[in-house]
Amino acid sequence: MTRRHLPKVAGAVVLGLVAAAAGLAQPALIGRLIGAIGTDASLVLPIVLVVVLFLVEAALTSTQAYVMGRIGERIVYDVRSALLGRVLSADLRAFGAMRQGDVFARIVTDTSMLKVALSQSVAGIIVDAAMVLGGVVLMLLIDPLLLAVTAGCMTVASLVAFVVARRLRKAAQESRAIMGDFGADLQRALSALSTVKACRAERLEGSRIGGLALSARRSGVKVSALNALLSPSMSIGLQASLAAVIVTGMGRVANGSMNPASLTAFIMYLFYLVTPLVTLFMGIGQLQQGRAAIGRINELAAIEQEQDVLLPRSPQGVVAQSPDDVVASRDTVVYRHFGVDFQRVRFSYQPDEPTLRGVSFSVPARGLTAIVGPSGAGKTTLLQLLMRFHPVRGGRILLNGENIELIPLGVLRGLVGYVQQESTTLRGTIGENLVYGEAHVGPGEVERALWLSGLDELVSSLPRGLHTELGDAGLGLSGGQRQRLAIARMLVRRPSVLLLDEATSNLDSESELKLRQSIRNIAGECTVISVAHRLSTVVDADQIIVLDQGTVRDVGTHQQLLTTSALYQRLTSIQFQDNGRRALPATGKAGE
Ligand SMILES: Nc1ncnc2c1ncn2[C@@H]1O[C@H](COP(=O)(O)OP(=O)(O)OP(=O)(O)O)[C@@H](O)[C@H]1O
Repeated sequence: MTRRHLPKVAGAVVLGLVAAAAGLAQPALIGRLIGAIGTDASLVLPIVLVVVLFLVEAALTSTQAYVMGRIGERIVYDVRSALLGRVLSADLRAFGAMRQGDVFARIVTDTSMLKVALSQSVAGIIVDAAMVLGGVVLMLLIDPLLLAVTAGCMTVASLVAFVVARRLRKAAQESRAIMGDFGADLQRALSALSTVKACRAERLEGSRIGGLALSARRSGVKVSALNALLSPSMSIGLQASLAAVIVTGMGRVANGSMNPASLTAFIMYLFYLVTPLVTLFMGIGQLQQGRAAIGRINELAAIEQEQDVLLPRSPQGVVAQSPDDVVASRDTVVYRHFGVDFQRVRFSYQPDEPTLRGVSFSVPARGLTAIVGPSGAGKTTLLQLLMRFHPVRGGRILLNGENIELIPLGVLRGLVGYVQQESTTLRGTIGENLVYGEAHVGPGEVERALWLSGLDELVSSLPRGLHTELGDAGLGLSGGQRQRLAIARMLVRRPSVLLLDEATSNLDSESELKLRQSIRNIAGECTVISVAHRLSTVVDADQIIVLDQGTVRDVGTHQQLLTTSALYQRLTSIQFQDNGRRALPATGKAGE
């Protein structure tokens, strides 16, 4: 990414080099000025030249710093945009394996370190190194012996600085990793703050995250200490050089082998080298810290990506060519009647633990299909495979006769709406939540979705209506209202197939009844597949799939299954007991 900005970086380096040259010319000129004092030569021109060189150096140095700052911000922006893109299109399983707080730290703080490393140190190191080199050459021309004395002292100091720089890089790596841990644990606790409070775990979290904050402080102090050692190790070398140069130089002036003007110029160069040498090593320190951040950024950038079309496409039978087709021909795509077929679908999260063992069933276009079964049977997994959150390990899933692995992801997810078990609402207004991700939604569409999901009364009773602000995780709405909002959000998109995962679990009996009626209405227009624990919500389904340990045990209507499926009978009788005297309706349509 830096390579893209190489011409500008090169320009900034050239500015820095010209500034360095202007700086390096000053001691030589001052040396001449001293030589000219007491002679007849005019001092005006050398003085004006020194002043001009000084001003040129100052102007170019600050211009270079500004240009590099700009480039640094640009590179950080590019890196952040790229990382964001990689994370947003990451494979869900690979993303799930990462700690979210750590991902956050990498995108926010590690990229900031990158800027310091790139903008302040890379160009700085080149310019400082050029200045040091130029200074050394000029010192060599003045007096090789004094240079040898200087070099002796500086070599010792450089070796010390080199060792310190290596340690600094290691310490910086540790510090970045601890900051990642700190971010991850902080995010974990904050995202579950009510659970933390309910479990009275404030102290536990406080001491755990506080412990990490302490480690971050300690490692930060270590980095600062090593950073602080870098410059003095060079300064001490310079001081020692200065002392040695003055002693040797005075001796040489005394015995006439060197003139005072040359000694003055040499000493000025030595002084002049202090700043570039110190900043050179500071720059190396920053670069080392930046390298630690770059390592973490590269790790995140390498996160596995979701693959769009998994199989080579066949020319016939393609549902839609691109997401744009869906938008452009919305009216024809809307509620196209799509059936779904699971054909010997196999899937496992862990290599030797199959979650689905050859699941086959067909969902007719339109109508309500319910999936029931004991906890852990694989119901949610089935829905997630249809959304292609994970690729199937065997068999295939057809949407309208088309293998979903042939359908571009954007198109597939435009056609299939998914309301998750943990319905997520986002910070923002109710209206923003409803049209989230959908650019072309009319007010009529929103009203219809609100009505179908039974949210219309609530929204019209709110003083700010659709403009009511919600907090993070839908704070401000009840669990049931959040579920209905999640359903409405999917209805706004007019999916061809609607997947509901425990969508009514948080509703009271009255709301549930209302939503059941709504779901029946929706099922009259599109295909609805609903995973349900509460069997009362599926008794009126057109077909019920009974899933157990990753296989389909039975298929039928509620009435049929009551007589043919032992597992379904068991599930219903357990719920009957659970519900006390509230018996399951033996038959019935919602609202009966
Ligand atoms: N991300 C995951 N990584 C590893 N195993 C998983 C993952 N998600 C689910 N599982 C496992 O896969 C199996 C099926 O899970 P799934 O959520 O599909 O079941 P379910 O029938 O929907 O259960 P429930 O009714 O309790 O929601 C379970 O044994 C579960 O532990």
